Amino acid sequence: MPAASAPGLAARLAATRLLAAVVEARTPLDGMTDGQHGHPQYRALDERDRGLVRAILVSALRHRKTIEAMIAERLDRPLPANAHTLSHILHVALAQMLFLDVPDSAAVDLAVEQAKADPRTQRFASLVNAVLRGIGRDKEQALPRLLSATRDAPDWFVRRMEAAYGAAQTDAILAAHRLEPPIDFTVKNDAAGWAEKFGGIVLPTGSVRLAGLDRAVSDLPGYAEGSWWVQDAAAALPAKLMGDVAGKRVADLCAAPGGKTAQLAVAGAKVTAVEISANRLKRLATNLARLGLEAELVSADLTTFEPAEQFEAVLLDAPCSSTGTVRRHPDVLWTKTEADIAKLAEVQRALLGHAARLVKTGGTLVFSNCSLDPLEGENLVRAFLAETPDLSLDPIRPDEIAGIAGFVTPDGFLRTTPAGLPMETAQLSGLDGFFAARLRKL
Ligand SMILES: C[S@@+](CC[C@H](N)C(=O)[O-])C[C@H]1O[C@@H](n2cnc3c(N)ncnc32)[C@H](O)[C@@H]1O
Repeated sequence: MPAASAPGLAARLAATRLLAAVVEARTPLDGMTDGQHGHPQYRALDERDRGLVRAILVSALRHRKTIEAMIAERLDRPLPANAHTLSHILHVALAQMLFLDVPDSAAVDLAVEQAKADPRTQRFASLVNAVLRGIGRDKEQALPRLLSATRDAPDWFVRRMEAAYGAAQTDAILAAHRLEPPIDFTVKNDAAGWAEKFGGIVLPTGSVRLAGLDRAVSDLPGYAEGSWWVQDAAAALPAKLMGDVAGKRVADLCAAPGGKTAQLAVAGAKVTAVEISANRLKRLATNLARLGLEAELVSADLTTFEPAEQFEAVLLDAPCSSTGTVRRHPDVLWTKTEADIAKLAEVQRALLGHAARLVKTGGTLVFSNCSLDPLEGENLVRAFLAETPDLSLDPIRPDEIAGIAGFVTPDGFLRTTPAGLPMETAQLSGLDGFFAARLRKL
């Protein structure tokens, strides 16, 4: 590993190391870029360089296929199959040259220095220089051409999206994945007032939206007072499908970090929040404390959770492939595989069975997740209902979600994709991909 002597080199080395961890070892980015528990090479950087590393990685992953195509055009023959580090160095440099406000000369010089200092890439240093300088010369015309010719996602994902949504909708989803997503807030009350204070808008679904943030969320007004919490507009929909929960005993299963627990508590429910991860439950407790909200917190695996009494309403927001959150987490498509989708669908099917046992007769069960894949959504619930005679589908109506008919499938499922919710500008548009179904216990 080369010593990080030149200014800016440590950040590029960390970015290259983390990119390798994502695409080779399928390690999620969030954990590695955690300020306290993240990757040591990341934690060794100052705040400015950490921000640069995150920006490089987000751009590199969001446009991975475009960058690959850009490199391929410049080479007479492909890079050696085992030249992983060389490939990562090029991707890190091109993320800066094509998508960030970094001068080409700085990105190229640091990439060459990196290549020279690493025994695995030393002999390719002049290739790095030639490829990057060549791209720098004609990127103005090459980038738009390659962006429109390339689908920035692994082939398996494109294939599954086309099967589920058709080619045009898949293109719209992939286009949305390339954009920096807005930031959404769920507010306890006075959405219009908070939108005005933040310089944002109120979405038809009630969330407050900001196109971007120039400071930490914790520096915004209302944070310390617990007036709002960050929650994607789509993630705020499932709790709204629980009906009038005021005064009711409600279970929020798989609850951390607690966005939905908070919504249910604000709506007046007596919430029991169940979460398997002790650390994540701690985070949920901290979040609720800031918001001045209360819930019974249960540290348990849902599959062994045996409450003394059943609940009038149950929300199961199950762990899933998270393919609906690619705008915010572009690593998802490179850390998950097609086999993971099937595995996670099985886990969710089992959790749904356990959740169903916790619902009183006549009670409501809402199942949701942030996957775009029907295997984890529509198909799973249809199969579950076919083999569970004491539950029936309670179709969701557009009037429950701001009259947005496009969010409801013909079967009465909630289905959002990042291509939905067009607003006045692209920056203010879109939402996470979410699925929800509402079932009734007979
Ligand atoms: C998609 S996240 C939930 C997000 C949360 N509902 C919210 O709105 O903030 C899924 C959560 O399920 C938890 N989980 C996974 N398997 C579980 C199980 N068997 N029992 C309880 N919780 C589980 C995970 O630790 C994770 O926190």
